[in-house]
Amino acid sequence: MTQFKISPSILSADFARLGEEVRAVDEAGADYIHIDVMDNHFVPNLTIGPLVAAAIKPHTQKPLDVHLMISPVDSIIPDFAKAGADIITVHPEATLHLDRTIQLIHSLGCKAGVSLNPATPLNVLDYVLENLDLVLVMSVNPGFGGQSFIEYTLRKIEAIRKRIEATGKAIELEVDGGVKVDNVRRVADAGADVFVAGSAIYNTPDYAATIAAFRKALAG
Ligand SMILES: O=C(CO)[C@H](O)[C@H](O)COP(=O)(O)O
Repeated sequence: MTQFKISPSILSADFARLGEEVRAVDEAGADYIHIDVMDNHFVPNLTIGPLVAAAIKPHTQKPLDVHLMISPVDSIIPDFAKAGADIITVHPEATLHLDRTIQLIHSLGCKAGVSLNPATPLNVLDYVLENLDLVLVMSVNPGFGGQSFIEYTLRKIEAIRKRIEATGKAIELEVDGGVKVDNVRRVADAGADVFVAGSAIYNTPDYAATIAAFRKALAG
C-alpha cells in the first residue's frame, strides 16, 4: 500500500510566528515541512533564505523539504544543506549542469529532487531520474500560494509515475500547487505520493483536522 505524505508549505504560514507555525503543522501530523525559496528572478516573489531555514530547523523533527526556485542555484545549495535541509529540489532551468547539481546535493548528505514547471517537458528526466530521490511536479506556475490546480498536470503525473515504476526505485512523486482536500484523491490516483499543501492547511483554523481530512480523502 502506498505511504502517502503530506508536506505543508509554510508559504501560507504567519511569518511573524514561523517557529510556532512549523511546530503546529508538525504536531498536526505533517510528514515533511515544505520550504518555498523564491528569488524574484527565477520566479516573481521573494521569500526565505538559509538563515530562516536554519531558524526553523529546531522547531521540528520532520524532514525539511526545501524547494529552491532560484537561478542560478548551485552556489546557495551548500548553505541550505548547512541550514538543515533534508531534501533539496531544484529546477532544471536553474542550472547549466543538472547532473552536477544532483551530485552536489547528494555530496552534502541531502536527498535530491528535480521540479518540473507545468510547461516543462518530461525529457529533462531522461538520464537523471534513476539518480533522484524525488520528482516534484508543479501544478501551478511557481511564485505564489493560493492558485488553482492546473488540470493537465494530472497527465504529467501519470507519465512520470510510469517512468518511476520502470526504474524499480523508490523515487517519491510530489505535487505542489492548488492541492486541496477535494482534489487530492485525483492527484493520488494519477500517481502522486507526496502532497504539498499551503493555503489548504494554513488558511484553516484547525491544522490537525485539515491534515486528517487529507488522509481520509486519500484513504477513500
Ligand atoms: O511552490 C509554491 C508556489 O510556487 C507553493 O508551495 C504552492 O503554490 C503551494 O501553495 P498552495 O497549496 O496554496 O497552492
